[in-house]
Amino acid sequence: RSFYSDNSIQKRDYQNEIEACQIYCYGELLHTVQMAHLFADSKTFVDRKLKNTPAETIANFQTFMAAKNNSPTQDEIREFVENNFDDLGKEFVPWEPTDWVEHPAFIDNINDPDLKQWGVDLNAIWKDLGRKMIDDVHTNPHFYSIIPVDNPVIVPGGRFIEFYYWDSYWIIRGLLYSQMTHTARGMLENFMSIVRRFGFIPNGGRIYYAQRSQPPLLAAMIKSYVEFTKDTQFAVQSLEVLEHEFEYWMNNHTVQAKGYNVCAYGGISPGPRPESYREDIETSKAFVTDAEKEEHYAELKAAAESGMDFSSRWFINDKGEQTGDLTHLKTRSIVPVELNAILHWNAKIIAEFYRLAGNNSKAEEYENKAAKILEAIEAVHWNEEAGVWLDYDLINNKSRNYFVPTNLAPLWTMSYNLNDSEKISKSVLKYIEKLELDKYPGGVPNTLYRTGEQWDFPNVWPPMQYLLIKGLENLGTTESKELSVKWGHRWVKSNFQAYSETRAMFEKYDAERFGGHGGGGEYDVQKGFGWSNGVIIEFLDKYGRNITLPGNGGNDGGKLKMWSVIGITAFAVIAVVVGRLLI
Ligand SMILES: OC[C@H]1O[C@H](O[C@H]2O[C@H](CO)[C@@H](O)[C@H](O)[C@H]2O)[C@H](O)[C@@H](O)[C@@H]1O
Repeated sequence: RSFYSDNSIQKRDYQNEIEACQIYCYGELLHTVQMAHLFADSKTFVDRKLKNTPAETIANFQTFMAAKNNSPTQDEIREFVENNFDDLGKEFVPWEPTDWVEHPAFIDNINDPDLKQWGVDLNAIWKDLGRKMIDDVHTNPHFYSIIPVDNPVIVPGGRFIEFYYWDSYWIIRGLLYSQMTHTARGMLENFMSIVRRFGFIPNGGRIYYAQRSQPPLLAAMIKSYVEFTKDTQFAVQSLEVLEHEFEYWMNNHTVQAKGYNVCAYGGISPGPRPESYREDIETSKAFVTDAEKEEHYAELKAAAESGMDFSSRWFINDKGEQTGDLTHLKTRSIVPVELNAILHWNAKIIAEFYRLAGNNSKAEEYENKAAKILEAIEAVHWNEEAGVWLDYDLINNKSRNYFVPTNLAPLWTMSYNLNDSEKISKSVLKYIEKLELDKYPGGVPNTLYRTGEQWDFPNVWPPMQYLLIKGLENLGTTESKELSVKWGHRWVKSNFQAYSETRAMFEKYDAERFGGHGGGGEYDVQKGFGWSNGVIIEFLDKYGRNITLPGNGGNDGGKLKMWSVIGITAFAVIAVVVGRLLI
């Protein structure tokens, strides 16, 4: 796989950004500092600014190592870092979005007073999550790991102080519902400039993320923006970049399954993830040869590219099953449903934008590409027996019949024959019933396996709840829409419960506890949180008129029913006992 696809877009020189890579992406200095375990979170080191140029820093490091006979102590390494690196966050200035409004229209769609106040609070959090880069980042990018972009961004929050690619889809939708179209447009323009520079969009806004991407949702972000603003000219202007990104995925991620061309996640850089360097070295100890270790790093990075880092979804053990641990990661050999569904969506959006541009032959070209991907999705992913789409295992040449919300991704992207809606609805609802996916008070879990990894049971992730809820709504049958609304209301209420107890929005939640937040994985659960807020703001706009919290006169569904059953049963038992005593 080559780093770039070879179509025509003119990439700007980004040598300065690459220069910083010798500090932040690979090499002895990175190895020595990260293996010294100076910080509780490995990401801390690679986010710190340099005090000198990369070349001077490397020279200082060589002198330092020679003076310490190549075996410095942890304290000495700490001193080296303090002498050569600045504190975290030096790349930003405080910034309040200029288009922020106190009372966006979605608030008027909320009836319940507590939910209304929550909507106001969530809208205010955008101000905490905004980041604007200082001018020095643009003049001296080689002093920073941050990727320079012209416009301010909204970040996820917590340890994530830079943009993340797929998070931005839900963030941008939240911004649009909050009437912050200017901020949303700025983020889109940043992404477009990044595609021009790098050829694709990195996982996140740091140079150490620049050799892998995340689920390609730029086209869907631009479509959302155009739907809100009616700015069809922007759609047309974005075509060159969208086409380029689409071709990048097709040229660099295509594999063959059942004789069809489909896409799979896969990074292309050697070595451990810089931001989790020590963690990756640790898991690689299960492997003997350097070649095996490299394969393991590539699997870890491919999983990070999927956005689901980490999950049993990507495990294939010797029996061809999903039980195991990180040493069983085989991400690159699993064809993921949502990636192909999203690429189908991309092709449809590009075709639609070409029609807007009046370029019918290009529109047809992309309609044909979309039709080809759809054909592959039906052949490779649809599984008649399971009644749903499934990931495909390229090692054992078989479908992977394990639950992941992405098994329903084609409903979200409308990647199925729309004439089959009734049939698909029956089949998918039967699948949901069989797996009892509706039984969890805190939302639908990401998998049904408890591994301690953050994208496994019992964690529930906002983007995945969105995918399910929106997908069932799109399917459009009475039953699918009913379940969609039920899950939508539950998600709002459960997030609100967590918020009212902690005053925080979390990056992930807990399927087993109504109002509980998630955990596990390699870092602590983060608060903020971009995609969580975006999803809830959209759902408050959609469902706000129909939800009343129990304390304000509404019922709380399951709980209320449970207490009525307990009450009636207790009353009947007492009546029988009293009756017997009287006799
Ligand atoms: O540092 C560990 C990993 O952190 C990121 O992944 C998680 O947070 C992202 C931001 O919210 C989210 O997009 C991703 O789905 C999460 O798993 C980062 O994206 C990874 O590359 C990184 O290794």
